[in-house]
Amino acid sequence: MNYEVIIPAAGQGKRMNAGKNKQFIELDSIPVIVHTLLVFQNHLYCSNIILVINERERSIFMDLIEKYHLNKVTKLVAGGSERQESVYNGLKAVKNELILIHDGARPFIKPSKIEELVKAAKEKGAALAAVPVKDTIKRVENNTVIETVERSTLWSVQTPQAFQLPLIMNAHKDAEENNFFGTDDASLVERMGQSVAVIFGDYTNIKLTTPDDLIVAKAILEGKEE
Ligand SMILES: Nc1ccn([C@@H]2O[C@H](COP(=O)(O)OP(=O)(O)OP(=O)(O)O)[C@@H](O)[C@H]2O)c(=O)n1
Ligand SMILES: C[C@](O)(CO)[C@H](O)COP(=O)(O)O
Repeated sequence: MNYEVIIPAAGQGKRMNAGKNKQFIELDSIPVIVHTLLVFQNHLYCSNIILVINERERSIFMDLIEKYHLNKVTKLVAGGSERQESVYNGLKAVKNELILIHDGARPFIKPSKIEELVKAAKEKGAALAAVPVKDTIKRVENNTVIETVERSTLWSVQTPQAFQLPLIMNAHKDAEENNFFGTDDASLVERMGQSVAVIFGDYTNIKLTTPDDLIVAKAILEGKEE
């Protein structure tokens, strides 16, 4: 089934501290955002890509789209100050009934996972990729353990997240009207009382957030090339 994807790429990458948008950092001589976009450009069922950007970086993105022949990027939409706002701006530009939302800063998403998500969202309305946490999780305040949290039901949530259009539109609209901010899109749908299906993601589908993630990213790329 065809889907449309929104790629929020309008963040500042403050935690990466790279002195530029972290999505322009090159891995194997290709910018992170291009790695991400190429997955969808080459995915048969992706009808088009809505890229959400910081207006000040428009010309950089336009150059990359031309250089890497990313002709599925049909719309460049201006982002907002929060990721949620950026995604909502992207949503206002979509047409397809099935929508994927995927962080520009997650370049290692596998096509097979996209397909699982599309299928789950078509059947159930909303779906996300996640992996069970591996470490022991503790609640900490002032450098002191408050409690050890029961781990068996804790999952670390990734993108893509996939939705039927009316569901995610309505959830974003309601969140904006009620000044609710979530750290992912599924949380907005959850607060509307809608259940969200989970597919087993991939531990290599990391988000490049802090400088140490670049070391891991290089290792993942080397692994892919073997
Ligand atoms: N206002 C924002 C903030 C984030 N994003 C995008 O959302 C994705 C996930 O966000 P995150 O990794 O937190 O990126 P930044 O917000 O750029 O990072 P930081 O919080 O360290 O500044 C990224 O691809 C980022 O570009 C966005 O489109 N608009
Ligand atoms: C959407 C997300 O990538 C799911 O893990 C994550 O919540 C984004 O969070 P951030 O605060 O923008 O890093």
